[in-house]
Amino acid sequence: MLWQQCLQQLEQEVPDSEINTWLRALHAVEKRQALYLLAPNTIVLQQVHEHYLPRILFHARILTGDNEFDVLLQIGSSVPAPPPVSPQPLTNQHQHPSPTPPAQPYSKAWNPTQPAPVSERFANALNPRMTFANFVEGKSNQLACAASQQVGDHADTTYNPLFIYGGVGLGKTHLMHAIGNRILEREPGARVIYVYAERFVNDMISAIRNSRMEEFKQHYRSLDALLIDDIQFFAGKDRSMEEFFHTFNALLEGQKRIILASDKFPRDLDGIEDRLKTRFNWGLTVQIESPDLETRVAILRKKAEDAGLRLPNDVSFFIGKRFHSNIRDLEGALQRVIASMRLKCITQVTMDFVQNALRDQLASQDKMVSMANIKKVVAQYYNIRITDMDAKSRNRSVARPRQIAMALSKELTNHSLPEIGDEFGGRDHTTVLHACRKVAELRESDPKLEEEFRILFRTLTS
Ligand SMILES: Nc1ncnc2c1ncn2[C@@H]1O[C@H](COP(=O)(O)OP(=O)(O)OP(=O)(O)O)[C@@H](O)[C@H]1O
Repeated sequence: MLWQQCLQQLEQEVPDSEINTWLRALHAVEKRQALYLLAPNTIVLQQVHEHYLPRILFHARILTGDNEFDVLLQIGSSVPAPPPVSPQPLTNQHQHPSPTPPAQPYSKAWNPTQPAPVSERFANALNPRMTFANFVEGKSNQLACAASQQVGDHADTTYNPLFIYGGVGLGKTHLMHAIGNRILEREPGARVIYVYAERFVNDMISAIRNSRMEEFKQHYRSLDALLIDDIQFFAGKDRSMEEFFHTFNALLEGQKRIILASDKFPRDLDGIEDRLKTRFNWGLTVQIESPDLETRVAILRKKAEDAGLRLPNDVSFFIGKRFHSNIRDLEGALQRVIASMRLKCITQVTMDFVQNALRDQLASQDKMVSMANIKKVVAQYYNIRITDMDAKSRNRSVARPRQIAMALSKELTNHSLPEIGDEFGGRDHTTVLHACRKVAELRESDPKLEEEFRILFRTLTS
């Protein structure tokens, strides 16, 4: 568990007596991109806040590889479901610790008799760091990015709702925040809410329980823009879907903007009412796909630059190649490299250093994407024998899958062209190069092959 791993790291930095007195007194709950640390009383809370929180946050981010990861410190013995207000993130306080933490945020988060303003109660905050300016465009997200900019830049509701879907860690949330931030830039007074579907459901349950349903309805139905993430979470929650349906209609009728994100195409969302799925498709539905190597490298370079680091070409291609399944993992790898550089006071990054810093992650990746596995998966998919991958036959039914397997090996492993050639029946490196070029060309011109390639890519990387 994350907290246990954090403690193990802290044990190397903090005396045992302090660990036992202050840190082991905390109860930890990991929930969505955050670690909740629950202190039994204000003394423990203040001690942890003043002396250990920055280190905890540092380790939590390194361990999760997520530099957005938050550590939330509160008094209590369990995370309330739902909390009456958003717990106070301590990220900023970590950067600027005050000598005595204000008591207010902690008691406020746990005291339902002191309701916060409505906007605080029913919302997740927009993240000002997720903007269009730091969203790197590539083939895989071009349409989603263009549509999001259009929605953020214009008050008209041509694309309403905008529905963004795609796999884990590919940038859906980033685009939603970017839209919200852009709307607020243009219309500073606009009422824009970003919320996880789960939060919407929990807040609604809480509103029902506290006889605040009218306030809840009024709040959502009077927004200028509503952004709901992880819409798949509504599945099977009939009462919430009903309420959302009415909110949705009210906003649409009022020409207010609705932006939704999900892991699936609307039609494929199980457990969601048909009338909602139909409405999701009324505006524009855009997909974010897994980024190709060039986009991964561009994202990596941008993130490194933002962190004040210049990555040599071989290093950025190396990391981009090895962390291919999603951008969160890619970011995590970069964070780890940066953290190792800081720890070792290194300013120039080299391949050796990166390989060493990412040793554990690379080892687990190697198990997943080996050339042997690529050959096996591709052969199974096209219903040919694995030995056909090495054979001399030029028959199209085996030659094409072989070329695809070679192209995937080039894309997903760090083997050189001659090494790939060797693995595929001792072929010359020029044959591999030709295969990669041919597959790239076909992916552009033949949608069926493009789809097959993507399915194989996903199978091998998820
Ligand atoms: N094109 C991009 N350019 C820069 N950063 C990106 C890009 N795409 C994603 N990221 C970053 O990758 C991380 C994961 O992205 P995000 O949280 O938006 O993914 P998601 O699709 O919403 O995933 P999930 O379904 O798990 O919520 C974030 O830190 C985000 O800023």
